[in-house]
Amino acid sequence: MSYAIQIEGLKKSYGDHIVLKGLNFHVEKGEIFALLGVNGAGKTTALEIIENLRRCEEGRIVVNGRVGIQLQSASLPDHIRPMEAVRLFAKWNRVEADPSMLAALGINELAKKQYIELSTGQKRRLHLALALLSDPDIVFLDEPTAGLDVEGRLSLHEQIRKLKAEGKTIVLASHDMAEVENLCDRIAILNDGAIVFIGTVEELTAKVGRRYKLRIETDQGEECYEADNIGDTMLALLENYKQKGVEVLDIKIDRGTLEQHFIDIARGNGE
Ligand SMILES: Nc1ncnc2c1ncn2[C@@H]1O[C@H](COP(=O)(O)OP(=O)(O)OP(=O)(O)O)[C@@H](O)[C@H]1O
Repeated sequence: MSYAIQIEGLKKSYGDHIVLKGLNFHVEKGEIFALLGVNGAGKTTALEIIENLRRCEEGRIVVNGRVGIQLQSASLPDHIRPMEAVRLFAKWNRVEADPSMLAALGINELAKKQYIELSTGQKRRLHLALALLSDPDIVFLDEPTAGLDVEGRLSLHEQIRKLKAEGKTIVLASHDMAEVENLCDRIAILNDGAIVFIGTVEELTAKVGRRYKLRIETDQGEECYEADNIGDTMLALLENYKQKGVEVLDIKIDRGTLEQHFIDIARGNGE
């Protein structure tokens, strides 16, 4: 099997609080896989157990390949310079830093700055560079674009896509639904310690429906509708308005986002 990661029966509690109730899933080699869930769902706990940074009570975890882990913010000393951090981590990992990777992430441009002077985006780029030093097969990213502006986010997405194109497997935890929709091959949604959905964005959409929201302004006022089949619903509504002699002035269609579908499933309303 071409699995990068295989998880069976993963259980974790903090005292009486059961956080993971027995997770089963796999990550295929070369895919971008996301763990989603509301705050406190257990995404970081699950990632850290797979990364071998945290213990679990029960479970079988198989990781096939070299692992690179992106640090959380503020994990480096305030006054270290980016290239010093790179040299330190390279020495630690007994590798040579790949100049093209450092150039792609713009690390050389940060040479004069100290860690404390870096912006959030610059810190994340540095953290990603450190994670990639050992040329890992599997890269773990926990909320990789949290706090970034649009430009920073797009640039990091591009880097993540490049990693996939190089054949690396990416596992990330994210709150950003647009990010997941644009970037990920498959997603797993955690809710109450269990996986409530696993599959592609298209499969998630098919499972919960698109639930279009329609806002129709007429000469009589404004009315809102919800529909799964937008074409049929629109035709029926327009026909109805026509028969009643009501003039339609404006129609707005909200196509719904993955976030809405996710929230439906995470709250148990998706079945
Ligand atoms: N070291 C710890 N000791 C006790 N409880 C913890 C510890 N770490 C996490 N928790 C609890 O475990 C639950 C899951 O936390 P975790 O950080 O894994 O969730 P998450 O899905 O990553 O959340 P977020 O999206 O907010 O980062 C939360 O209720 C949290 O309070």
